[in-house]
Amino acid sequence: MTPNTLRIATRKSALALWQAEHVAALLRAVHPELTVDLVPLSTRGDEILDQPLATIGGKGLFLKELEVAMLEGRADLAVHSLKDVPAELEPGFALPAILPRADAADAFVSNDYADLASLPLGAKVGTSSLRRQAQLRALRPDLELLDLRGNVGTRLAKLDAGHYDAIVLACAGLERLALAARIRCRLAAPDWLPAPGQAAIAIEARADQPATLALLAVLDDADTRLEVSAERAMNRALGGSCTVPVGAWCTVTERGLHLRGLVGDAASGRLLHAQADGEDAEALGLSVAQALFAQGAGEFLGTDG
Ligand SMILES: NCc1[nH]cc(CCC(=O)O)c1CC(=O)O
Repeated sequence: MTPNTLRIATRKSALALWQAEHVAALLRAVHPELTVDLVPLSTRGDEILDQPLATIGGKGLFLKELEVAMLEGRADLAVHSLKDVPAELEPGFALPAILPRADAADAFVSNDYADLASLPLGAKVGTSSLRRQAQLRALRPDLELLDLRGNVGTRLAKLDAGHYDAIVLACAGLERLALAARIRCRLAAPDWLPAPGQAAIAIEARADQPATLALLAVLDDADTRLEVSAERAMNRALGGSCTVPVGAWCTVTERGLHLRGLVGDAASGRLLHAQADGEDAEALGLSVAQALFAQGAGEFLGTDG
C-alpha cells in the first residue's frame, strides 16, 4: 500500500535540517499528493563533542537513533550526508536515492590567510578529520594540528574566537548554509582528496518497505550513485573504518569511471596514492584498494590483507 505521509528523520544541526528540508521540498514537488514532515532527533554523535569520533564508536553514531525511529515506525526515511554513512550499511536498510553531488572539495577557511601556502611556520590548523590531518601533514609538516569537532557553526565560531589560524571544512556544507563567502580557497582533487561520498546527500529507508522505496527512488541521480559506489567500495575494501585516513574521488567521464584513492598515516604524514579507470563501480573500488595494499596500505590499516 502506498503511504500518504512521508516522515523524514533528521539530526538537528543546521546542516542536517537544511538537507532534510531540501529533500522534503523535492519530495513535495514530485509527489504533490503526499504530506511530507520532518522528525528532528538528537543522536549520540551530536551529543558527545569532547572526544574524537573514532574513539566513541565512529560514524554509525550519527545514524543509530534515526534508524531506530524507522524501525519503531516513527519515521519513514532518514536523510544523511553520505560521507557520514558507514561503508557497511546496517542490515535491513537501503539507500533508495542519492542526490546529485555538490562541490566535493574541502575548504580552507581563515580570517588572516588566503591559502595553505600562506600560513606561517607552525600555524595552528583545526580539524578532527584524520583524512584532513594526514593531507595537511603531507603538504605542511610544520603545522600544529588541533582537534576541532562540533557542527559547522561551532567550528567557525572557534576559528573566529582565535583558537586557530585556519580550519578545514567541506565546501558543500558551507554552501548549503549560505556560508560560501567563508571559503578562502578550495582544497580539491587531484592534489587533495575528499572523503568517500563527500557532498552527496543520501536517503535511507527500510529495505522491507517497497512502496516507500519506490517513492524515494525517483530522486536518485545515476551518475552520483556510480561515483560514490566506487568510492565506498574502495573504502569498504580498505576496512571502511574512520580510524584510518582514507580519501576517494571518482568521476564519470566519457571513457567510464575514473577513481583516485589515498590512504594516509596521520602520525607520519605519509600518503599512498592510486588511481584507475573502469566500468564497474564495485570492481574499480576493489582494484584501487588492491593497488593501495600493494604499496603497503596494510601497515597503516593495521591489517595484512
Ligand atoms: N563531518 C560532518 C559533515 N558531514 C557532511 C559534511 C559536509 C556536507 C557533505 O559532505 O555532504 C560535514 C561538515 C564538514 O565536513 O565540514
